[in-house]
Parts: sequence; C-alpha cells; structure tokens
Amino acid sequence: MYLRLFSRLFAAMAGPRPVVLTGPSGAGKSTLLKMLMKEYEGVFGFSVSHTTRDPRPGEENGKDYHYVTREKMSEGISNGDFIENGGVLLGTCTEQGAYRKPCFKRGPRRLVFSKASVEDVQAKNLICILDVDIQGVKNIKKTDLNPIYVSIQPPSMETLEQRLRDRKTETEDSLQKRLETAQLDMELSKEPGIFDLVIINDNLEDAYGKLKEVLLEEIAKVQEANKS
Ligand SMILES: Nc1ncnc2c1ncn2[C@@H]1O[C@H](COP(=O)(O)OP(=O)(O)OP(=O)(O)O)[C@@H](O)[C@H]1O
Repeated sequence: MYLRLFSRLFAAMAGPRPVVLTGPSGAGKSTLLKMLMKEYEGVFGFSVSHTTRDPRPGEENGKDYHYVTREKMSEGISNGDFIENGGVLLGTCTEQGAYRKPCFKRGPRRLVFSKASVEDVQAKNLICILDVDIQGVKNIKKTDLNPIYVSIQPPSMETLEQRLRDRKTETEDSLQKRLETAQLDMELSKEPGIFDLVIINDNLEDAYGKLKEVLLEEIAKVQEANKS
C-alpha cells in the first residue's frame, strides 16, 4: 500500500504525464495538436530531440536540437538514455509552445530523444507531446515515462489518400510510400492494449473532443499547479 502511495506521490512530483501521439501521415495529428495548443496555451511542451546532422543556419544547440556525433548517439541508445523514433515518419520536437511539422522531404534518418529531455518538459509543468511513429511507440513502452498513448487514425485509406492529395505536400512517390506505411499503422493500431485511446478522425470536432477528454485530467493538473 505504501509503495503505491509513494509511486503516486513520485508521479505527481515528476509533473504531468507526457502524451504519445501517433498515427499515419495525414491522419490529422498536427491539425488536432494545433487546436489543443490554441485552446490550452502554455499547457503543452515539446522535448528537444537529438540529431546527428549539423546545425543549419539560425538553429541553436539545445533549442532546435541537441547536435551529437554518431558515436554519442549510439552510446546513448545502448545505455538506454535515448529513445529512438522509427522510420521515415519522424516526430517533431521544437521549443516549447511551437509546433513544427516533421520534415519528410529530408528523407529517412535517425532521430532520437532522451528520457531526460522529456523529464525537462515535465519539470516545467508542461505536458510533453511525443509525436512518434509506431516504432517510437514501442520504444517508449520500454521506458518508465508512463505517457498516455493516443493513436489518430483516418476513417479509411481512401479518405487518407484524398486528404494527403488535398494537402499538396507530397509527390506521387512519397504519397504512395505514406499510404503503404499507413496500411501497416492502421493494422497495428487494432492490436489490443497498445493505446489508451484510438481516435478515428472522421469529423474533426468529434475527434478533438475525444482527444481533449482523455487529456483533461493532466490539463487540469497543469492548470491547478500554475495557480499555486
Ligand atoms: N477531420 C478532418 N476532416 C477533413 N480534413 C482533415 C481532418 N483532419 C485533418 N484534415 C486535413 O487532412 C490533412 C492532413 O492532416 P495533418 O497534416 O494534420 O496530418 P498529420 O497526421 O499531422 O500528418 P503528418 O504526420 O504527415 O504531419 C490536412 O490538410 C488537414 O487539414
């Protein structure tokens, strides 16, 4: 009993639970996130990812990314300090309050974030959003971060294709790749026990309502802590 009490107390001290958001490209993750961040300003944050590429002009170490060598990254991964996000569908990580879309055009590359960078966001009393692919979800499951797992799914492959076409961000080739990955993602999302919530994003307002509902307890915690 004491153990449970202590672990609850510890969880409360660690800050709000992070949120893992996943789903096929074009399912509506960014759209829903933007709605959340607009309604709840100063409640959500993003961890800063690690990358092995060099900083681009204007980028800042520790703000845009943590720039590390390949050796350091491999070492961090084997030590279990870093959590790898999987394939092409890279997550987004940028400074608190901002939301930058994943950059698919740069192609597949290794992107990791550290447990510590998620805990930094929690320590600021912000709900850390982890926008990751299904491999990222599996890797996070191996940690003790205890996030809320949400999968955003399109109503059908046809709708997904139409939305991606309408978004006008894809070449025919990249569109086909996204659709292939989406098929797999949609199958995996049906596996029981992976997600706390699977949202079928048909009607946007309904989908947003469901997302808000699952996060309300954490949002309330952040708002409460901000008052005191
Ligand atoms: N419920 C909805 N009804 C109609 N259109 C939608 C809905 N949700 C999102 N969209 C549109 O679908 C397109 C894809 O959405 P969005 O960019 O949010 O997807 P995403 O999951 O973030 O994709 P990616 O992982 O590639 O960034 C956007 O043009 C968005 O406006």
